[in-house]
Amino acid sequence: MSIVSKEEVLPSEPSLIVDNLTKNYADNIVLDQLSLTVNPGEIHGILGRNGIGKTTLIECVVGLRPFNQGTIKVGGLDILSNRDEIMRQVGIQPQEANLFPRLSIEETMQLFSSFYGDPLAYSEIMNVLDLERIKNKRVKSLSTGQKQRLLVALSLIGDPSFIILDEPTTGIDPQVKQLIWKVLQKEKTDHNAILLSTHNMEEAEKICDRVSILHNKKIVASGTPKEIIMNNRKIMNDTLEDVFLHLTGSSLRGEID
Ligand SMILES: Nc1ncnc2c1ncn2[C@@H]1O[C@H](COP(=O)(O)OP(=O)(O)OP(=O)(O)O)[C@@H](O)[C@H]1O
Repeated sequence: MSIVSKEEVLPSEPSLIVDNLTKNYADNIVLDQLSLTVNPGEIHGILGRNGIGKTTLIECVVGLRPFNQGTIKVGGLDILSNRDEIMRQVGIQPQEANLFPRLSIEETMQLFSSFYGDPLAYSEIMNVLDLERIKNKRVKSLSTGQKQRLLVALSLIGDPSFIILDEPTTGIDPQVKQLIWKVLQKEKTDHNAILLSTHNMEEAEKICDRVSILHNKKIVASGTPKEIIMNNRKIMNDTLEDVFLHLTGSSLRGEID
């Protein structure tokens, strides 16, 4: 995050390389020979229907899930042999279940700061995400938008060069959504990379530089939102959502869960 100015060193390695990844849960193959690259200064969206494997992919990327085949490199380091070092560079949005309901926003920020050797000044992150004025509010009494802002704030505490967010704008109003987008775009201009799982097509079109659509265990389309639309549209005016429906099935019958 650019709140604290860093020496301007532009990274040359891709922030993430997933190569030929296969992941099974028992005999259920969820990801099959999947490859994906995310570069510094890029917001990369992962789109897919419920239960298709987006969270599984994220969990493999940060070493929380073993996988069956393939390699995953973060900042040039293999996740299997460098997890601790990688986790110092990665900011992952915590699950809501990992928060303590009785702690205030400020206490939660303090707690998560203590996990890092050289965290950012959390009061500045709270300011940017408009949390400072409600810093004494307990987690258990936060609205959805306040909680989402806190989860994004927590992902930034360690001054990560690679940020991973799982549906950060689900269920929030347009004002909060715009604020979170602004923060993410600022991260991007600081040459940080963002992997963003989302169901929000507007989000994918507006803030993602590239998007990968996950379906039937594979990435079925990848590129800029414009490229994906151009390469997969059926009629001239098709939007990303229309193309997503063409590629992943438009009926509930095909739903995964
Ligand atoms: N621990 C687990 N054990 C067995 N199967 C699992 C496990 N976790 C996930 N799955 C299965 O793997 C598939 C992918 O789940 P995953 O949570 O990765 O999907 P998702 O795309 O993140 O879904 P959503 O959009 O609903 O959050 C689903 O069929 C799910 O039931």
